[in-house]
Amino acid sequence: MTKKKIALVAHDNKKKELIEWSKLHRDSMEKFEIYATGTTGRLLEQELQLPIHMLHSGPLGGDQQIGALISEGQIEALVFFWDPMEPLPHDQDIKALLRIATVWNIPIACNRSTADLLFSTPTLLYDYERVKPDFSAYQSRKL
Ligand SMILES: O=C(CO)COP(=O)(O)O
Repeated sequence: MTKKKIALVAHDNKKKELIEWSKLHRDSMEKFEIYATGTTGRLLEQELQLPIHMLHSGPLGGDQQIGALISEGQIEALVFFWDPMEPLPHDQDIKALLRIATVWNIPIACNRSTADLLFSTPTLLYDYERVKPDFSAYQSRKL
């Protein structure tokens, strides 16, 4: 069975929290193919001892790479512990990632309690079939 793909991302002030959370959910983690932005991915690989597809670091385009994978239908869920207390140089990319994940209707967990809910049932792993968004009205708009 091919593994579903998930993306994990955390800003610097949130990395410790993501690592702690992912260690608690390591059993679930290993059932997925994991994608992560550069620094998050390196830390996760060290701590979980699981293979991680590492993309660029966020400020160098990693958020956009994940956004592209989401728009290609490749990513099943996004766990993104973003930092609500500090502006970052790539704020536009962060917003774009959250936007594209919303557009494509994938589950997005931006804090620990939502991430816990997302991983507390086997639904995401086995029988979860998300509704594919209907873009027909957008695609047929008159210009
Ligand atoms: O900045 C990020 C997401 O916006 C995360 O990037 P890193 O995982 O490389 O720190």
